[in-house]
Amino acid sequence: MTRTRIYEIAKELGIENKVVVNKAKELGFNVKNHMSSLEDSEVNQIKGSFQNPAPTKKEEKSASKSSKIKVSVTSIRKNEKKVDEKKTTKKRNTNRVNDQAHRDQVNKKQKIKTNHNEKTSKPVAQDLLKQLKQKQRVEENSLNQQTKQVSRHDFEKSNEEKPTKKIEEVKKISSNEKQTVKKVAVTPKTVGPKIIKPSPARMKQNQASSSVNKHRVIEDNTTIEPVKDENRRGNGHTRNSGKPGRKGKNQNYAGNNFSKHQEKRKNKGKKRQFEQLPKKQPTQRKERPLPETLVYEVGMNAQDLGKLLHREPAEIVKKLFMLGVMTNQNQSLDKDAIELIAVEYGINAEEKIHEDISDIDTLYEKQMEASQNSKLQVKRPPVVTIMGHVDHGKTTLLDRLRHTQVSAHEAGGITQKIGAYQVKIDNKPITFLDTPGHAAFSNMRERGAEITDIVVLVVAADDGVMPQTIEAIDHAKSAKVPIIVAINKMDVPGANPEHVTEQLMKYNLIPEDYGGDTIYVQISAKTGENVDELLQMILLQADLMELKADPKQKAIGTVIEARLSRGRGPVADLLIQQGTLHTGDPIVVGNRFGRVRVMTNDRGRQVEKATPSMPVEITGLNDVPESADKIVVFDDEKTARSVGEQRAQQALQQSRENVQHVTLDNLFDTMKKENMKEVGVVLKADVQGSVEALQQSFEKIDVEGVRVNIIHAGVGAVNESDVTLAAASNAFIIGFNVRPTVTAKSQAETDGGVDIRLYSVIYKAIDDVKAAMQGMLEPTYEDKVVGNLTVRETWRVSKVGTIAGAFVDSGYISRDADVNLIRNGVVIYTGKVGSLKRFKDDTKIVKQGFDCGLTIEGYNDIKIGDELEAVEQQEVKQQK
Ligand SMILES: Nc1nc2c(ncn2[C@@H]2O[C@H](COP(=O)(O)OP(=O)(O)OP(=O)(O)O)[C@@H](O)[C@H]2O)c(=O)[nH]1
Repeated sequence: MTRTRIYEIAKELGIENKVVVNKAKELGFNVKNHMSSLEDSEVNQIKGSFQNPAPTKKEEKSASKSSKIKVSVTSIRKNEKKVDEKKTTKKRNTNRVNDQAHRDQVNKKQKIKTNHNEKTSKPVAQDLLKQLKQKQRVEENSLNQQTKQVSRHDFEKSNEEKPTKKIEEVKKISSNEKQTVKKVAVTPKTVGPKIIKPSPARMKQNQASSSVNKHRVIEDNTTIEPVKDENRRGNGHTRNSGKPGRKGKNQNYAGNNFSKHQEKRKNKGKKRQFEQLPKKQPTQRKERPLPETLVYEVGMNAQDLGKLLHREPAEIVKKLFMLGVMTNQNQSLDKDAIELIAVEYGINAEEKIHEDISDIDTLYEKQMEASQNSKLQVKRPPVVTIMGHVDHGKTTLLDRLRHTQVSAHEAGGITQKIGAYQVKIDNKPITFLDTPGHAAFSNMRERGAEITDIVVLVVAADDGVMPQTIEAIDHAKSAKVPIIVAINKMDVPGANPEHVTEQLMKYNLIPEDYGGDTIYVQISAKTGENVDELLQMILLQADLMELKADPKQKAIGTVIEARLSRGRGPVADLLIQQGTLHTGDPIVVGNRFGRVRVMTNDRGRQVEKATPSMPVEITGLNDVPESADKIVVFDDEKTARSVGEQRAQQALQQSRENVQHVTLDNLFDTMKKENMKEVGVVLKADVQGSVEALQQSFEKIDVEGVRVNIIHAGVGAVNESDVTLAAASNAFIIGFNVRPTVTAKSQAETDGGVDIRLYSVIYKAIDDVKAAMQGMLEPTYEDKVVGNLTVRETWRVSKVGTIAGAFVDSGYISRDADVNLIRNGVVIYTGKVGSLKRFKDDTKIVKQGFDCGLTIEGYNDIKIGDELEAVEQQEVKQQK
C-alpha cells in the first residue's frame, strides 16, 4: 500500500498545497501539512472532491460571471472530455453536464451579443466575416455602377479600361480593409476610399489631367460621384457621410475605429502613392486659328507676332531659326523676316501704315475733306476779310459794322489787333476778320491758312487806287478769293467813284454794269451809307459760293490771334471752320495743347459750343499758339497732350536744324552774310499779330550791309529771361504795348545796361531800329585839316634827315597826323609826321601858338617859309 504526499496531489491537481491540506482536513483525514501522506483511497477522494466540486450557489454565480468574461468553447469541451475520461459519479456527472449545457448556452448568447473575443470565438467571427464580405460585394457593385456613370460622362474615349481599373482599385482598397477588419470591429458604415468633395476646379483638373494621370482620375471619380448620387437618391446616407476632415459631422466615419495612427499611416501611404505618380504635365495651350492676314508693323518682335498669330513666341523664334533668321523673342524684326513668317504660316502679310497723329495738318485736311463729302452739311456764314490801302477806311468800316469806335482809341491810328466778329443782316451772320491790311492775310496764307471766303476791297473814292490797293488785289486773286469792291468815303465832296471804277477795271475787276461779275458798292463807312447793301452783297456772293459745313463732326479751325493774358493765361481767338467745338474738348493748337476751358464769343459772352464760321476766344492752352495755327480736336486729353508735346519737340528740333549750316550751295551767301552787320532785337508785344507785323516790318528795313536779327519774339511782358538773352546776344529789347517786369527792369540796369525800348506805335519802333542799323554801318572817313603851321627854321641832322622848326598858326598837330607841304600855294608833298618834339622831348600833340620840331617821313627838302597842313582822317556820320 503506497502513500502519497499532499504536495504531490496538489502538484498533480495544479492547486496550492494549502488548499489540498484544508480539503483533506475537511474530509476527516489526519493531515498536518503538505508533507503529510495519504492512502490511495484518500487520495482518490481528495482528487474527486476537486475534480467534481458540488455546484454551490456561490460557485454557480462565479462560474456564470467568469464565463461572461473568459470561458471559451474549447475549454468547456476540454473539461467535458476530462470529465468523461475520469468517469466520475453519475449524479455528479449528470449535474455537471447540465451545468455545462447551461453555461454553453449562456456563453453563446453572450458572444453574439457582445462580439468580444473574436480571436477565440470562431463561429462568431466567421459570421461577421460573412457579413463583411457581403457588404463589400454590395459596395463593389455600387462602385462599379458609379464608375460606369463617371466614365460615361468624363472618359468616353477610354471608358473600357477605367471601370476595370476602378474595380481593381476598389478591390485593392477592400483587401486592405479586410486586414483592418480582422483587427477591428465591423460597423455597418461604409469602409471605402477617402471621399473628396467635388468642386468645379477639381472636375476641370480631372478632365485636364485625364489623359496623363488616369490613376488619380479614377480615384477622384470613384469618390466624387457616389456621394452625389447617393444623396440624390436618398438611400440613407447622410450628405456628410464618409467625409473626412469635418469635425463633428463625421461620426459614421469615426465609427470605423480608424485610430489616428492608422489614419496617418494611410495618408502617408497615399502621399507616397501620389509621389510615385508621374508629375503633372504642363497644360497644353489650345491653339487658336491663325488670322487671315498678318497686319504688322516693321520692328515688331517675336512676342508681338505671337500675339497676332496666336502662337507661342518660342515657336516663331524656332521657325525663324529654321528660315535662317537668328533672333530672340525681344529682338525687332525687319519687314523680310516678318513676311517670311507669314509665308511660313501660309497667310498674307500686310504692313500697317503708321498714322502719325502728331501731323495735325494732315488730320485737319482729312477732316476738311470728310466734311466736304458729308451729307450732313449745312449752310455756313461767309468769312470776310477787309483789305485796302492805308487810311482808305478799313477800320472805320469794321467799326461801323460792329458799332464800335476802336479806331478813335487806336494808338498811332494803325489797326494793330487782329480779331474777328460776326455781323447779322436779316438774321444771317457774316464773319469779319479784322486784319492789319493784306500783310496778315498773306501771312496767314503763307502758313497754309486760307480761311477767307470773300475779300472786301476798300478804296477811298477821293484817293483812288493806291499801291496797297494793287497789292491787296494781287493777294486776293492769288488766293482765288472773290473780291467785292467797296468804294468808300462817298460822303467826301471830292469823291469820284467812276474814276476808281475805271482804275480797278485795269486790274480785271469789271463791274456787272460793264459786263463783268465784280460787285461794286459805293459806301461811306463814316456815315454808314450803303453799308447794309454791302452786307447784302456779301450774302449774295456767299450764296453763289454755296458755303457749307458739317457741324456734327469734330471741330477744326484756325487761330486768328493769340495772346497771353495775365489772369487767364494763354488766350487764342479761333475761327471754327468745320464741326462744332465744345467746352472741355481736348485740343491741339499748332504746337500747343490743352482743353477748352472757357469759350467766349465776339461779344464777350460765354458759350458752350462754337459752330462753323464762328469766331471764339478760348482759354485752357498750355502756351500761346501762333496765328494761322490749326486746331484739331482729339478724343482724350492724354492724346492731345502727347501730340502737343511731340509737336513742340519737333518744332524745337526743326528750329535747331534751321541754324545755318554752310554747304557748297550756300557758301557764297553765307560768306556774304558773315560780313553783314546784325542788329540783335528781342521783340515782345501784347498780341501775336503785333509781333508778326513788327517782325515783318523789321525784315523790310533796307539799310545796305545791315540786317535785323530777331533773336526772340513773343507775346507778353519783358521778363528777366528776355534781358538775359539780350545781354548775352548784345541785342536790345523792343517792347510793343508791353512793359518790363520790375525784376527785368532792374536786371537790365545791372546787366551792363541792356537797352529796353518801349513803343505803342509801330512806325516809331521801325524808325528806331532803322537808326540803330544805320549806326552799325562802317563809318566813312575824310581828310580834315586840323592845324596850320609855318616852317621857321631847318636843321639837317645826319641819320635823321631835315628837322623843321615850325610854329602852329592855328589848330594843332599830332604825332599821328599826315602833313601837306605847301610851297607857293602848291602842295608839294604829302606824308606822315616822322617825329614830333617840343624842345628836345617827343610829344603827341602841339597846339596853336607853340613851336615844335618835326620831321616828315621820306622827305628832307623842307625849306624855311614852307606852309604845313596837319591832316587827320575823321568819321563822317551817315545821313538818316
Ligand atoms: N469822310 C469820311 N472819312 C472816312 C470814311 N472812312 C474812313 N474815314 C476816315 O479816314 C481815316 C482813316 O480811316 P481808317 O479806318 O483808320 O483807315 P484804315 O484803312 O483802317 O487805315 P489803317 O488802319 O492805317 O490801315 C479816318 O480819319 C477815318 O475817320 C468815310 O467813309 N468818310
